[in-house]
Amino acid sequence: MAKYTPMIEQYLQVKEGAKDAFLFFRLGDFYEMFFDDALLASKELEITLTGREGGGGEKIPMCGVPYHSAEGYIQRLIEKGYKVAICEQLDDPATTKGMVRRDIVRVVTPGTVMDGRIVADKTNNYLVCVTELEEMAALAACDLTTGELYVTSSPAETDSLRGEIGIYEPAEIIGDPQLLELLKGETLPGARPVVYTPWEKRDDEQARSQFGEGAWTRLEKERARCVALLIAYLGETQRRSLGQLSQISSYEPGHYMILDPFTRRNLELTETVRERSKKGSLLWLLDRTETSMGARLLRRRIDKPLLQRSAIERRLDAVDHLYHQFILREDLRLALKEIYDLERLTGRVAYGSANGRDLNALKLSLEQIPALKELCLSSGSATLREIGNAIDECADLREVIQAAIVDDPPVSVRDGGMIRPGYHERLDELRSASTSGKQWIAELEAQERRITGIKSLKIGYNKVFGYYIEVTRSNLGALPEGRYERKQTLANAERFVTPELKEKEALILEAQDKMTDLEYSLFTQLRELLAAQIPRLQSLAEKVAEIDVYQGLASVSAEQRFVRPALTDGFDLTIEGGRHPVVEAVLRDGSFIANGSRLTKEDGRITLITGPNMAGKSTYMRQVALICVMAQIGCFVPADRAEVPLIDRIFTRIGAADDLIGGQSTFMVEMADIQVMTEKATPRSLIIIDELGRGTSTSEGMAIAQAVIEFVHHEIGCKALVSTHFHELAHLEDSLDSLRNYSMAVQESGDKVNFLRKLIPGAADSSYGIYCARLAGLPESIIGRAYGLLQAIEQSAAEVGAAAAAPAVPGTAGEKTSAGRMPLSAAATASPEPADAGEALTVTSARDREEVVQLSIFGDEEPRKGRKGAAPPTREQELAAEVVSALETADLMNMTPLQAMQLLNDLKGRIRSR
Ligand SMILES: Nc1ncnc2c1ncn2[C@@H]1O[C@H](COP(=O)(O)OP(=O)(O)OP(=O)(O)O)[C@@H](O)[C@H]1O
Repeated sequence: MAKYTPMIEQYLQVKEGAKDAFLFFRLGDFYEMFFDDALLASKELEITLTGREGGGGEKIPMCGVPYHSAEGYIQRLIEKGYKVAICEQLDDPATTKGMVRRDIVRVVTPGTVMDGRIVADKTNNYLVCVTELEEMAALAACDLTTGELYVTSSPAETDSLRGEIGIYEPAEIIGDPQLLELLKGETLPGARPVVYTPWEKRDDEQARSQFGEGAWTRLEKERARCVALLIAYLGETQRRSLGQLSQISSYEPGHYMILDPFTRRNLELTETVRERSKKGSLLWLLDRTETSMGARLLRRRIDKPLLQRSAIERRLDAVDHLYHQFILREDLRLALKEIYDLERLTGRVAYGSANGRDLNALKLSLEQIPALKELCLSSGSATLREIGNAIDECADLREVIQAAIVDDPPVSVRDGGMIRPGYHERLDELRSASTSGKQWIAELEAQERRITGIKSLKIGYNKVFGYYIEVTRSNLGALPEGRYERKQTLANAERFVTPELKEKEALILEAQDKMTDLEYSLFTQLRELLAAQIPRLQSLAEKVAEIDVYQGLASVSAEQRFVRPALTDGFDLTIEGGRHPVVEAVLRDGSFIANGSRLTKEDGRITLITGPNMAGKSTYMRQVALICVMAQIGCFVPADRAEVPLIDRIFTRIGAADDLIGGQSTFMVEMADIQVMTEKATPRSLIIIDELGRGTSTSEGMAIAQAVIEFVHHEIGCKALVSTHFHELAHLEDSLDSLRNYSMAVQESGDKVNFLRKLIPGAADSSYGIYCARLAGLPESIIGRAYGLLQAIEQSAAEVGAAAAAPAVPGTAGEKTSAGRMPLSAAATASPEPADAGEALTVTSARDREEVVQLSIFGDEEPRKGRKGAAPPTREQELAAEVVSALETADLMNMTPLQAMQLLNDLKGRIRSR
């Protein structure tokens, strides 16, 4: 066994308590790391690795960071998903004989950082704890920086747990080891890496005293267990009081619209699918908040749309009012602009890390509250009045800060200069002693100049030698003997002290020390006084955030011409002139084409949308879902008119999110999503499936698509929007009462296809896939080859179709082979060069397609076939068949050359007369 030095032994002992973290071990002005920590940290932080004799024979790897710049290094490690345990010296080395005691004062983990540089202003930083008790899974989510703590539970199953975790996008998940193992296997949405910490220790007593007996006993036992684990973890890592955690918000998952993680992603509620950025998401569009707490509340609301009509109406009332009151909105915005992040300031006050500037920010924020309250009270909106009435201005807190803290305090709380004159008598005395001491020194300087006649003589101060009299070398001769004691020699000058200067210096410095100590203690007293009022400040912060959300939603609603949705408890969803809020806003030029939606018992609750690629199907389906989400968070919606029933859950199966899932095929993901949907959807749900069944062979895909649509129709009975490339599925309208065919209109002009983005009744029959490939810039050689192949495929399908008309999928016309496919548009199959570019435009609306024969723009082909049944052979094909059969039956061996000539001439004649 290696025998280490006492210091390294101490290090090893402390490290035992922080095995999964880097141990920042304080040695003087540095935090040092040793052994494996040093090896890894030197790589991760790109700092020099050195070695140190530690008594074990070989040098111990070591690296370190200066304590005053440690925050930056800690931040980097946390962002990489590590934990950092801070080990401080507990005794003053100057006054301690032997080795100072050291211990961990805090463990910084990704879910418990308090540093404002690490956590973004407008997002929460959640630590989530998950546990399982008697078949019930519980989840507690806590943001230490704001003091929020939410807890919920539901019958244990990974899917819904994963969904609930997804809402919080935690930085760290702790809890039951088995559950964590299960979750690790699942891909959780969220841009950041998640740190998992198995954790089973609980602290019921601490939790009880943290939240009070009443709140504690009201919690269901599985939730209480979960919170007790969380509190134990926080106790172990933070090692200080957590006054900001004053309330538990316990909720039922069923009280909110359920949006699984992929639906959230697909609908791009808070970030875009591709770039994973806020820009381009619904949150980005709706966020016109002025405060960070407002921004965070808005995000929470988007994550959890309500299911209770009265609560939604309450929100809509405020938005409605502000929507129509521009001036009031502006006044509110002006007041809100001046309010700092009360939640995080309060968090820092409770945590003991707030400085003088934080308290001033709190004071300045509180100064805005009376005006904000007054605006709410006089607003005429019942909701805003209710909030106004409930606002506690916290004027007493504002006054104490005002009385205590100077207007521009320094960052440090240890060096004095924070407390206002007149706040504390003893401090004022010390200050005047110090000031008069300095005055005395100034007088002494003048007096010494007089006595010695040295004009350049000056009295200065430095930390090592204290006060001194400085005389330049050339003037030394003028200095009287005896009284001056030499202290320091410089190149050009000498420094001296006198007994009276030393005496006064002791007094001045003592006063200064006392002053800074007293200032610090007065400051901490004030901070503790405020910490005792945390619940008041938190409740105020909540109200400010809520007002901010309303003004923001009202502003964006007015600007984007949204309307108040009419919420109903019924089934029918009716939207007139609906728009996709984000696509519309991004287009900016007013070119977005509005589309209505009717998903009603009478007019059909399933809309089956066919139409070419790029026609706007996905945009349309997302727009309907977004309108429902917006209505249920209490926002106006992008439409001319909208009657929205309460939707309990939205399922989306939209291709774009496939890339999120590693290791699973697109088809398996689609099927897994559909499985969840079949199990969980209720008649009050909204289902959105984009390109159903596309991940497998055509015939199987079509068969599954039909079976799923039938299931949704017969078994679930909810509203659904389904888009498909299988135009053949349009026949379902005949057998399913509640299904209606729609398509996205396109206009063909020359060799161009114009997407009209208009939803029209009836099915489409063209895909324009190759056309879109050309738009995307694929090489012409590929495009040409694709058109050629398509033509061949369609021809052979047409021949097979003509020979046998029995459908491969019951009730689905036309498909014969698994690889085969119904003829696509002749427009797409023929040469892309138009025969007559000036030909009249044709709107390929759907229903009328059966009556109106669509004009082909690509030459003199036969008109396209209707969607039902296989195409009969073309004239060309008939002719070819005749020629082939004439050649086959001709008896060449018994023909004269003239007869053979005659036959050939005959065949040529037939071809000419075609
Ligand atoms: N109503 C609309 N008005 C204006 N532009 C629109 C409209 N709907 C969609 N678009 C634009 O058309 C493009 C294609 O839309 P979308 O992705 O919805 O088509 P799609 O039919 O789902 O295509 P695909 O089948 O290839 O996925 C989008 O980039 C969008 O900006």
